[in-house]
Amino acid sequence: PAMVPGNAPVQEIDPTLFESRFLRTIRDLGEGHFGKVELCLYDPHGDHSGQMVAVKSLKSESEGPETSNLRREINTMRELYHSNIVKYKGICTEEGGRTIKLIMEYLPAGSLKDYLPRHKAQTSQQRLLLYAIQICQGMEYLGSQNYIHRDLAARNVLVESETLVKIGDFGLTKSIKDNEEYYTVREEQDSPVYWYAPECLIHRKFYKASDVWSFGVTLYELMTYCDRKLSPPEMFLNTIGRSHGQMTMARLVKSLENGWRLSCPPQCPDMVYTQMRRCWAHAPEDRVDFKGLIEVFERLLS
Ligand SMILES: C=Cc1cc(F)c(CN2CC[C@](CC#N)(n3cc(C(N)=O)c(NC(=O)OC)n3)[C@H](F)C2)cc1O
Repeated sequence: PAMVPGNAPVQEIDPTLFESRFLRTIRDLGEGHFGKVELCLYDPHGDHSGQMVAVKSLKSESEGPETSNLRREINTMRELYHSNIVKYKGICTEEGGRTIKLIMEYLPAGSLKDYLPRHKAQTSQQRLLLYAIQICQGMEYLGSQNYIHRDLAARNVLVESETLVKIGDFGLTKSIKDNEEYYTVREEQDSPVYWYAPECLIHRKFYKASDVWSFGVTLYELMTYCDRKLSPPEMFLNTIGRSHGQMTMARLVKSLENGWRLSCPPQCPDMVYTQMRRCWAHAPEDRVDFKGLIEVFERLLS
């Protein structure tokens, strides 16, 4: 520890450790099955000079399998440093470490799903391509660290400013060992099936190329300005019908295997729709990769 006059050692503080007593909940930002994300004010001096943070915590206070999921997510986020990935700030533990909370930077503009419908008039197609490039850059970095995201969608991409977006949630992210090429889904979580590639639906195997498929669906959402009436679930259900209950997944797989894909969004340039289709090749190995997508989008923007 640093030495000060009088040689009394000074206890160094760890800025990534947040004390529960100074964390004030403002409001909910989102709900997951196992937990929630809240907007909090961290105000150690008690004079509102603190900072706003986003805090992910589990619903059940009890230590359970979900705790290990949150601990995995914390260990993932603390290792990621990229301008297109939301910043990890630290953790808050309570009851001697039995429960833990993930503290992240707060982006008040929210996700693309919140932002695009409200800012359609001032967001050009060039701007949408800039967002697409940034999402690909974040995903290329994530893949280079041997992580598979498994939940890439417009709802999980946050807006920092008109010219900067960041991947904001890593709740389903898994790391794959260097020798592995896919992750097998164990629990049948109620997965975001409409963003899932066929191999995920049929074999429950997740490749990095499965994230490329989900990016294609996210690009579709971008080009529709996240219009609810054109959302992927809406479009799939229009096609396969609505009243299938648990058969929906089987009908979805059938349609995809028959070559059905989301159609070109209104006013979407063919060159951009062509890239979506390159993300939706049936076989993972036939799909474009994030590097290839960045090159095409940069050429389209130049
Ligand atoms: C326990 C599991 C779990 C719980 C959940 F609620 C969710 C869903 N949640 C994800 C985080 C979320 C969307 C993103 N990205 N978001 C983050 C920020 C921020 N960092 O500022 C923010 N800002 C905002 O909305 O400003 C107006 N939204 C939004 F909370 C939804 C996923 C989960 O796995």
